[in-house]
Amino acid sequence: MAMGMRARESVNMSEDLTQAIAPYATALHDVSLQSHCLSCFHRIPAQSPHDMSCTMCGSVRYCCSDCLISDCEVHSSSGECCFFVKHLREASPSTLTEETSDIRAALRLLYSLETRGLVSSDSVSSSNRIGGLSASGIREVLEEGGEIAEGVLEGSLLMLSARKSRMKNYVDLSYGLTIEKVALWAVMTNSVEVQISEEQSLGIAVYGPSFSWFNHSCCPSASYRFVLVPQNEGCTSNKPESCVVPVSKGAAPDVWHAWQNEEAGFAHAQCKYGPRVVVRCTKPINKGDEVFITYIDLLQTRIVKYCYRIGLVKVQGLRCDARNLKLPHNAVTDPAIEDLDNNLQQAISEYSFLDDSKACCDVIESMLSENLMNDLQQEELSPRKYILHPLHHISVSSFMILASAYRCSAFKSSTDNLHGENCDFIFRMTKAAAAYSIVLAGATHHLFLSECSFVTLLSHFLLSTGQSILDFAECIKGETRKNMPEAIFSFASCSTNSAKHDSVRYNQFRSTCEKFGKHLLSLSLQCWPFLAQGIPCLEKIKNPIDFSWLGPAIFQAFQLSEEDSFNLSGKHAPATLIEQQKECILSLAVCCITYSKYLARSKSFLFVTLGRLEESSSDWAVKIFDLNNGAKVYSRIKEYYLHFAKCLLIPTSINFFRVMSVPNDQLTNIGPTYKYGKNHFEHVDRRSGFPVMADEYDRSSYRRSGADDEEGGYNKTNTGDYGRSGDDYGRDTGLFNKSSNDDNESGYKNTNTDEYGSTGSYNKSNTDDLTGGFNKSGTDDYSGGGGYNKSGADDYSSSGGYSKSGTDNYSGSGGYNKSGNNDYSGSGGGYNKSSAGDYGSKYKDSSTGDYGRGDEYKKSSSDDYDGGYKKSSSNDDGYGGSGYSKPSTGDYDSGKNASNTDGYGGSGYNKSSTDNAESGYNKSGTGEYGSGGGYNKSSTDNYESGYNKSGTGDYGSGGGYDKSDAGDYTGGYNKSSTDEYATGRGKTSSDDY
Ligand SMILES: C[S@@+](CC[C@H](N)C(=O)[O-])C[C@H]1O[C@@H](n2cnc3c(N)ncnc32)[C@H](O)[C@@H]1O
Repeated sequence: MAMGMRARESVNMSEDLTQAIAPYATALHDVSLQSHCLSCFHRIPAQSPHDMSCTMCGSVRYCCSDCLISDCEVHSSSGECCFFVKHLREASPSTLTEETSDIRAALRLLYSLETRGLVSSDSVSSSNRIGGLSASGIREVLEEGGEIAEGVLEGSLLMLSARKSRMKNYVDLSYGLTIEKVALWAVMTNSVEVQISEEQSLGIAVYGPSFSWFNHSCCPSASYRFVLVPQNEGCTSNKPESCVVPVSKGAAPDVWHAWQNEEAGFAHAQCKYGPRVVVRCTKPINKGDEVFITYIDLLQTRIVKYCYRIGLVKVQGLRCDARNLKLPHNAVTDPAIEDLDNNLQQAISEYSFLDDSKACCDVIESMLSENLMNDLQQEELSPRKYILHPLHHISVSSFMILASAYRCSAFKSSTDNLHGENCDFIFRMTKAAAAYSIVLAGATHHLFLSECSFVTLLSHFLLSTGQSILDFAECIKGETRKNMPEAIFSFASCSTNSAKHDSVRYNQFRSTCEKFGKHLLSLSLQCWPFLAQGIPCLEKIKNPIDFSWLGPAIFQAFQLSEEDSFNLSGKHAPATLIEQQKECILSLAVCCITYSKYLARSKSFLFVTLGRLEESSSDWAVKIFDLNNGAKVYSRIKEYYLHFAKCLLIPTSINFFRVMSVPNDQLTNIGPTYKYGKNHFEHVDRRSGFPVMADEYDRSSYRRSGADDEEGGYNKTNTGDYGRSGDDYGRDTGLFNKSSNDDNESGYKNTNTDEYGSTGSYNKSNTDDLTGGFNKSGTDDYSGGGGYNKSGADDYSSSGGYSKSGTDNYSGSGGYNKSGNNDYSGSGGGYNKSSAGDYGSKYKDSSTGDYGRGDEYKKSSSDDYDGGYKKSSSNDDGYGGSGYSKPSTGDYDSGKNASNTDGYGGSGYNKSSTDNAESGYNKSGTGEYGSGGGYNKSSTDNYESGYNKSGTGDYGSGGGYDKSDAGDYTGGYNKSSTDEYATGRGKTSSDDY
């Protein structure tokens, strides 16, 4: 029984089909574990004051306490935490290099399904399903053996070991197959890579049936995107209810149970912050039609690898409703093609590792010259001679690499000098880069006309083509750049907000794309012969936009005029570039960029899957240099732009360009560097469309610009310097600034040699320094690896945050501890209190026993905590009112109850009659809070971990807003013994903040 999804009603193109669906389980890739939050997948800012890590395994990080709290149970109970500890300790060095995200996601998936009662041995043995998710094919894969089977066996053993050490009463529910193998296989066949915007894939996620039941097609009718919560809560999906329903033939009751469970929103409740997925249709779909997504990158050369991953090849064979893209049969199936593919991969890896772009170009060009067919009809007569169709994915990949490599060579040389031979070399490199870019864009356009799922790639390649042609246009002008005026064109961007919710009319979209195609065609006809001249494999391409010259078997894209047909015949290929053609080249560049903009805009309606060309709020700018008369060229560009934009949906903003003179020494080459990475789309430069070099700053964030560049982010104006002036990081008002005299007005400041500012965060007193994170070295320091640590007698030595070891301390893992009577020294992040009972501007203590500054965390009079964490009467232990209250004689009323005098019975923050409560906020013996989890207190008045209490009369919960009778607030808002708040927003002198 196979599940799928079909449309409940007819839907137009570009409508959301589902709501934002929460995951069953997620796992960051190993490389992202230290840079991203395990719970919400957001990047953790450098030196974030809220950053926390798991103190047990030390392998995962969270961006804030909310994320930590919401995730810590599944991290620990699923066995993931043990997995890190055991795996790192016991694994052989070879297994340590293997990616572990599948295993971790499987541990979490099992835990999530078990806690919801969705793991049934019947389902596993009869239908190869777990929690409604397909695990079909696992038996066949294991029987057959090989790499995948080994991966499943090894991974499941690691899972088993981690789960057994976590669960005392481990029960294996399955018959024959261990449940771990099934879960791991379900992850391998149902998980998706989580890719947000232009970043690399951050990790994987497994969703419930409402997403996992979509089947694959190479001509999909829907696409999906991810949204992170909570920041993006506002832009998840505009869909009030799902437009799709499951299609199946005789699904078993437990499979429906899984579906209903998800419909009831349990995944949302369990995974509060994990990445959501939204499915959107990319073509009009009729009521009842099955809806398909694609599991693969449609241009990916090694599709088979991916098909293994999704189980398609092994299990059922690729069932695809794909329309034939009209590729000739022999081009797809000939075994010699595999050799060509291997040659190509070899050239790519040499380029990646040896950085030898010339050698890479030579290998690929000679392969293309030998194998590329230039007339399909003729080749059909002698099929062994030329086997490579120009639209075959090997050809398209070759064009992509060549465009990138030539552009890279030109860029490298242009940084040397621009005279004589070198100038000629740059000219040839730039010309080749432009020519390969055009044929790449043309081939992708051709594929796109047949299958609109190529829209993202097309938009991407058009933009890089436009940029390459502009580079070439610049080259054609020749000469050096001395005293050249510089122009910056700013192409107006559309409003991203409106793009989110509108839908695009299919016919209008198609006809606009065809119009653009015709513009591209007629422009390229005039300059293609010149561009391809001298490059043998390109000379075989008679027209780079319309491939109908290959013969009638090829999809006829355009109706050609007689004149165009004549041009296509190549009978009048001009050897030199005349003035008119130069104009044409410029116009072609603008047409590519404008078309790309249009598609990018439409794409945000249509496809948000990979989001490589996501619209940014800032306009896309082009700089160009012209020796003679910049303004003239710019007005031509403006004219072209308006011409292309006229019949389209692109805004024609009036202020979209400016011309200015820039001192010669401040001219920078804005051509991006790029390089073909190991993975096609790793580190893609969104302007060039090509992967960026390791040392390059992706322009989307770490931008590098000229003197007048104010694009925001982490700018770098000249050598060694990030920002506008000598010692300045970034723009004048943003974060991470450093002014010329070592002082940064806000954010991460350094007021004098040893000090990090006086008013902002993360300050450091002048006698000690902070070596990493929020550390302080020396006897009083915070030497540990993680944040906020302090070593030595009074210190906070453990790796986690805010810890303190020693007699009076809170040595355990958790945070917000207190070292001595009046000391709240640990938490660099602030909330400190001085000896005079004053908490500065925030969280202050207005009178001796009082907390607060009017509204938060306060304590209004003798023993009373007004809002929030209150204590209602003078001598009880409670906190009246709402929150953690205790109304009278030793009793904690609702929620945080005490069942009798001393007890914290029932649920929540309870105490049982025997002073002991097994779980939650326990108390195990006299004065002590148990051994279980949470907020315990040891027999000597000490709370080993977490929210502890050190002395009589105080309020141990470090996390809370406590007060001891000695004027001490043990948790969170601590105060050190020397009346000093050593770090953070604290106070360094004796009585104020
Ligand atoms: C994510 S699930 C899709 C839902 C699945 N059909 C089910 O019954 O639960 C992926 C599995 O569906 C099957 N599948 C999806 N698309 C397919 C296709 N085009 N041809 C054959 N099998 C496909 C494969 O067994 C694959 O491992």
